[in-house]
Amino acid sequence: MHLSENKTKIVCTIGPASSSEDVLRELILSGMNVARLNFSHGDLEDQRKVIKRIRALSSELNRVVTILADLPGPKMRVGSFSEEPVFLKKGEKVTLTTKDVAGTESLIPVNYQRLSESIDVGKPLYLNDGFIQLECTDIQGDYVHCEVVVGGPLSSNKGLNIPGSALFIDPITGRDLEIVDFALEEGLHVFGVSFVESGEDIRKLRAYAADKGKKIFIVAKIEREAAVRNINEIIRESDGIMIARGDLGVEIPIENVPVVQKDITHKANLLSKPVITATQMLESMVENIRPTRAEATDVANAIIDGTDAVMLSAETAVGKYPVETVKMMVQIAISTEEWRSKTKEGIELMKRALRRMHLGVEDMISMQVNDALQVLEIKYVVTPTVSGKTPRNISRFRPDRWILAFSRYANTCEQLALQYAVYPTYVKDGVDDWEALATGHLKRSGIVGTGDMIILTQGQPSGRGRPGGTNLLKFIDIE
Ligand SMILES: Nc1ncnc2c1ncn2[C@@H]1O[C@H](COP(=O)(O)OP(=O)(O)OP(=O)(O)O)[C@@H](O)[C@H]1O
Ligand SMILES: CC(=O)C(=O)O
Ligand SMILES: [K+]
Ligand SMILES: [Mg+2]
Repeated sequence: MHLSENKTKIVCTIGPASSSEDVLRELILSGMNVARLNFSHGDLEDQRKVIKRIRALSSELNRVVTILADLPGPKMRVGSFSEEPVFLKKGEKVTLTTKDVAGTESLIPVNYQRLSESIDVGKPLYLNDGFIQLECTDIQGDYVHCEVVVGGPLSSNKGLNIPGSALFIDPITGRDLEIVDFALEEGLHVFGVSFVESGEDIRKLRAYAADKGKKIFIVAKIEREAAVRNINEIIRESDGIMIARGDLGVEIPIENVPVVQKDITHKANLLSKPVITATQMLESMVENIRPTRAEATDVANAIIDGTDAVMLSAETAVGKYPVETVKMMVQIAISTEEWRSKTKEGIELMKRALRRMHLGVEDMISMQVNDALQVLEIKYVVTPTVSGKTPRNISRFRPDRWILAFSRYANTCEQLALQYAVYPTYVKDGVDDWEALATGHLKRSGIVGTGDMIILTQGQPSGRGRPGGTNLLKFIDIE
C-alpha cells in the first residue's frame, strides 16, 4: 500500500508536455491520482495511446490512476492560424467568421455556425479564457466585426465565450456521444460533462450509457451561469462536480467566482459528492519553476474550503514544468492538511450543517466515525464498499486519518481515487470475512502492528432479508 503524505487528490490534464511514458511515470510517482484527457484536443488515436500508457504504468507502479474523459461539449473555439500566435492589439479591428479560412490577426475562423445569431452589436466577446476581450461593432452575414478592447496573444483552438448568450446547442453534442462510445469501448467510466445547464443533461448522458449496458460516473462541470442557478439539482443528479473556473470566470462576473466556488464546494460536501477545483491553480508554473504567492494561497484555500481534488490544466498539458508543478501542489496540500488537522477546521462546521438536513443511518455512522477519530487513537478507518458511498460519507468531514476502502468493483476503486483521504484497494476474489481480509492485508503491508486500533464499517443485512447499507461500526485491536 502506498499512502501518500497528502490526502487531497491531484488531477493532471495530459497533453503534449506530459503524454510520454517518462513524464507520465514521474507524474504518477509524484502524486497524480487522476489523469484528465481533454477530448477537445488531440485525435482519438493519440488519446488511445495515452490511455494504454497510463494503464500500463498504473499496473507496473501498482498505483490507482483514474482516467477522467473530459467531453468537449458545445465549447466555441477559434480555428487554426497559419502562423501563431497572432497578436491582437487594443483598438484594432478584427473579424470573426464561420467560414473555413486560415486565421490571421485580422480574420479569425470560429467553429460555431450560429455565431451571428448569438451576438449583438455593442456586446463583449472573450477569447482564451477571457484574456482577450472584443466588442462587436457590426454583423454582416457570417462575418462578425469587432474592435479589440483588451489585446494579447492568441493561438489555435482557444475558447470563445459570449456570456449570457443563447447558444442553440445542446450541452451534450453529437461529437460528445461519439467520444463516449470510444471511451466506453476503451473501458473508461469517469466522464466530465462540459457546460452542463441542468440535471436533465446528466440524466441524458447516464441514460445513453445505460442503454449500452454501462454504469458511468459523471462529473458535472460548472462553467456557465445556468449551472450555478441549477446547482442543487445538478449536484443531486451527478456523481461529482468540477468547478471549471476557466470558462466560469468569463461566463459569470469574475468577482463572483470565489464565493460561487465556496458555495458549490460546501453543497457538494454535504451530499458526499467529490469536488474538483480546476483551472489556473498554479498557472504561472506553465512558464516558471515557482508559483506566485497568490496561486499557492488559492490551492490552500480550495483545500480548506473542502475540495476533494485540485486540478492542473495547461500546467501539466503544455507547461514547461509538469512534474515540478505536481510536486509543488503536493507540498501545499501537505502543509494545509497539517494545519487543518491541528485546528480541526471544518469538522464542527460539517456536523452542524448536516444536523440541519434529513439524515439517515449511514450519515450517523459517518458522524460517529469522525467523532471516534477525535477521541481515540485510531490508525485507519476500513470500509468495505460496493458503490463507494460509505467511504465518501466519512470523507466529507475531511478526517486526518486514511479511509481504506476495499471493493470487489474495480470501477468503484477508480472512482474513489477522486475522493479526499480515501485509499481504494481492489479485492479480486469473493470475501466472506472482511475483518480477516482487511486486518491481514494491513499487517502484511506493514502499516499496522500489535496494539493498533482500526475502525471497520460493516453492513449487516436488514431483518427483512434485504441487504442493509452500512449499519455497524467495529473497533478492532490488532493482535
Ligand atoms: N491533448 C492536448 N493537446 C494539445 N494541447 C492541449 C491538450 N490538452 C490541453 N491542451 C492545451 O492546454 C491548455 C489548457 O488545457 P485545458 O484542458 O484547460 O483546455 P481548454 O482548451 O482551456 O478547454 P476546457 O474548457 O475544455 O478545459 C489548452 O488551452 C490547450 O492549449
Ligand atoms: C476545466 C474547464 O473546462 C474550465 O476551467 O473551463
Ligand atoms: K473539455
Ligand atoms: Mg471549460
